[in-house]
Amino acid sequence: MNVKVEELSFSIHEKKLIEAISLELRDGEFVGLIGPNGSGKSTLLKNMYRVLKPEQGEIFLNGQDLFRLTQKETARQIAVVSQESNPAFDFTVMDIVMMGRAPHKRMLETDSARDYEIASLALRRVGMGHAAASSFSTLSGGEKQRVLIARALAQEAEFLILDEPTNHLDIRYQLQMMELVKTLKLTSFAALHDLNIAACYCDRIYMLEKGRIIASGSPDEVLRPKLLERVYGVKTQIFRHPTTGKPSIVYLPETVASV
Ligand SMILES: Nc1ncnc2c1ncn2[C@@H]1O[C@H](COP(=O)(O)OP(=O)(O)OP(=O)(O)O)[C@@H](O)[C@H]1O
Repeated sequence: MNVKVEELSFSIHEKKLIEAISLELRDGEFVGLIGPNGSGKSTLLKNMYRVLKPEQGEIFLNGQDLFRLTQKETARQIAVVSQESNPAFDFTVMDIVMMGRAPHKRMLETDSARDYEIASLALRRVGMGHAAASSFSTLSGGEKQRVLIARALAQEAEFLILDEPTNHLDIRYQLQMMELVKTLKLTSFAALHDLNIAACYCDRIYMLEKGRIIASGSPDEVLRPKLLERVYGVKTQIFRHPTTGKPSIVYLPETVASV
């Protein structure tokens, strides 16, 4: 799916949290959204998946105006995986994944054998097929995130939004999560804090500062020491990693940087 955002702005109490954001995600691309705490990443994503209503701007999914779709139609096109969430009730893993089928159903329509088939397949795709009957709340953080990806797959949306999906995950699960999303070949837009992970997995990156996009392009183009110092206030050295061929960022402690 091709996604186009044009001049999107959102304010709360007269404070502009994002301002005139324009960006484009091409079919099947994995695009990263980076920026310091409070720069507006979640706000931008929430405007894109319609939890917040922009005061200005347009969004097109394959040329179709997002704001003309019903919420249910939107949920058939956009799936969201945010930071680890804990539902209040003790759902099974299968219950959680079946929630992804809701946008495809009419009111009071019961779950069909096909819904279960789609949900089971989604669980197997994320390597959690064995856990269908387990209680979601007993899973590890990484397993939960996999199940939430399976829910997104069961939703059969072509556009996946990830809001800091690897927070709280250890490095193995962070990498697994990124690998998994890459293999799905959906159009994906992910807010990420770890710049080395962004460098490794993203086809392109948008960088936010104070609610505005201040850089965009390939990881090579965006991840530059001068820009990182200006935006994050941290000195870095950036090398091309001999094995991955990607930029590899080393953060310099104050004591070293000032020498
Ligand atoms: N409901 C709200 N009311 C007032 N201010 C808000 C609200 N939601 C967000 N903000 C402010 O908007 C700014 C952007 O927040 P946002 O959560 O989008 O940033 P972020 O880049 O996702 O940050 P982080 O990396 O810390 O998750 C912050 O200054 C935040 O305090």
